[in-house]
Amino acid sequence: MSPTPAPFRMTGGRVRLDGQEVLRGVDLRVEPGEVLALLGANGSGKSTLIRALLGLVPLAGGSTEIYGVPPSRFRDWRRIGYVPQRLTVGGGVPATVREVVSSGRIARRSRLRPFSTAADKEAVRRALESVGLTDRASHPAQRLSGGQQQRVLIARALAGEPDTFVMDEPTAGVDTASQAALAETLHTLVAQGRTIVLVAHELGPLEPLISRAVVLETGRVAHVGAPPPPEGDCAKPGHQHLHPHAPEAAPTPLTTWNPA
Ligand SMILES: Nc1ncnc2c1ncn2[C@@H]1O[C@H](COP(=O)(O)OP(=O)(O)OP(=O)(O)O)[C@@H](O)[C@H]1O
Repeated sequence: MSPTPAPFRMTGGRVRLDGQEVLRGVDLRVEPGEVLALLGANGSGKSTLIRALLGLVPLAGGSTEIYGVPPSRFRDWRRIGYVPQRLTVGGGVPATVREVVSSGRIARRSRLRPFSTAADKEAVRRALESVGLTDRASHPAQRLSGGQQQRVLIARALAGEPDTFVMDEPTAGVDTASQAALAETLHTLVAQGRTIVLVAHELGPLEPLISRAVVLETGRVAHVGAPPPPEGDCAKPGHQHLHPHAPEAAPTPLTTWNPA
């Protein structure tokens, strides 16, 4: 039996944008079931890396695969749930929160089943509940605050029930209670064997979930290893963490991560 292909595997990935080398030979393999945090200062290339992993920006060198297939030939998009960094929710088109979240089910539709099913409606209901926006379902998404819009995007990805989540700063602008709720949701997803790749400046309540951290510096992988040590309440004596994936070994200790 062939081994399960990695959700993402990049080899020597290079990206040039506006003549500037933004990714400079990145090797990265994301293992099934892991929670990988991409860390690094502003402009170090984190968003570009996840966009390149998804095939949203072309490589100038190297190669990348999604579940063993180059992005241009990958068709099984229902397996991937992407939460972009920031978006005008609905892309300028008036849409309710429920409509935006329901769009997360589109990759699951087929020509034989182009309409919304009871399973679709249930997945949307659960996703809205997970992010605490059930009571806003009929509101225009564009009128929500930035943090609420971020939660709509998270719900859209949850609704698709993908195998792998790619989240670009899912907690940016999101209040503490909603960050804790997201951590709980992600914990459940991890327990179900889902894979999560996320970009973060502040891991906050997500920190205990992280199995591996990759730190970028000016477009290169500077460190791979254990997530940064907990701070604040997490560092207090007697604090208990849920660590579903305590790393067995840290190839390179994380000592110098210093987000700008
Ligand atoms: N579309 C673009 N055209 C030209 N340069 C770009 C483009 N997108 C990003 N860059 C440049 O690429 C570099 C990396 O940007 P990127 O957004 O990947 O960084 P990041 O690590 O995600 O930053 P942040 O933490 O601020 O979100 C930056 O120097 C940025 O100016």
